Amino acid sequence: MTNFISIHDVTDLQALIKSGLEAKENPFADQHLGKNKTIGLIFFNSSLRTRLSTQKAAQNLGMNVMVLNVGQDSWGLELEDSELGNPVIMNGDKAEHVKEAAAVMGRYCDIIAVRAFAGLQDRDKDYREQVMTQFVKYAGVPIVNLESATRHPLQSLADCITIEEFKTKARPKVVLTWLPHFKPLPQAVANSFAEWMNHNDVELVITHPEGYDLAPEFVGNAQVTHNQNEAFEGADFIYGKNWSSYTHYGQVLVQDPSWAVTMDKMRLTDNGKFMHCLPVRRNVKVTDEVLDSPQSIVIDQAANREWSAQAVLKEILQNG
Ligand SMILES: NCCC[C@H](NC(=O)CCC(=O)O)C(=O)O
Ligand SMILES: NC(=O)OP(=O)(O)O
Repeated sequence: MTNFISIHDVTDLQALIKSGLEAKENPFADQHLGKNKTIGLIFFNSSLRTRLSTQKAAQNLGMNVMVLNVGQDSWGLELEDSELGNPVIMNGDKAEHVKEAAAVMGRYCDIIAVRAFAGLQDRDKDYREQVMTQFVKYAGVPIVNLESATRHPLQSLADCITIEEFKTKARPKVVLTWLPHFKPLPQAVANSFAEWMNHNDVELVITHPEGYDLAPEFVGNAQVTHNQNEAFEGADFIYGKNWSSYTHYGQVLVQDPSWAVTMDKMRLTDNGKFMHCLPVRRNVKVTDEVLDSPQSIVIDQAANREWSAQAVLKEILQNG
């Protein structure tokens, strides 16, 4: 593995899950791998779990860690390249071009990890993954995705690790359900979860109101239904997430509170576990009763972010 942008950078998913579980058992076994190496964690957006778990994972591997919040600690970055006959004229609020910024950071760092959410204004622009693409192009060192416009692969790997730990059947039924929210959120977590589950040995069902279909390349072979109760029947894992519309791009089409996860709905499952990447808004997306019940595994899931990051950084470091 050189870059970690999506599942397409993973050669053996089961081996990567196993590596995460091994890191959890023995966190400091590979301290030598990162000795005298530096990772830069670059954030265009807020974070709690991703920032802390990736820093911890890098330190477990012996690495030095630097964190930069773009636009707050540093200059605002221009991301558009000049084209022949159409130069980018930087006379706005962005003082530095990614071409210099990424190249300079690449001189200080052995690995660069980047978070840059979807703007949700222009679908083509978001789905072109401009920020990740520009960092890969200009940094000259391996790039790790800390949640981009369309994907959150470190989250999805932690989700795979969590399902591996909690599953009671060889091929569990996993339901990705849309949850209500008043604000438009990216499709990245849902896209990525669906993409990884399509590569995992599970039965994947996606349920959402009309108008919330994810892009077909992420849905893959999943069964899709607008009937949430039917989807929940016999489920082993309920993975909740809100996303804004992909087809009516970035819009909140409905906020129907009846899509929130309640204990009544969890009773339709086969003693299913509730998962969410966090942060989660209590009693908007899911009730207190569910989150505070033994069926909720959101804290174990978040804890596994450390081991997913460690498995990925280890593989990149081993690659030299
Ligand atoms: N990294 C985990 C999720 C990050 C982001 N959630 C948020 O922005 C929630 C914000 C709020 O609830 O106001 C998302 O959906 O992609
Ligand atoms: N799940 C997740 O990525 O959390 P943060 O946004 O807090 O990093």
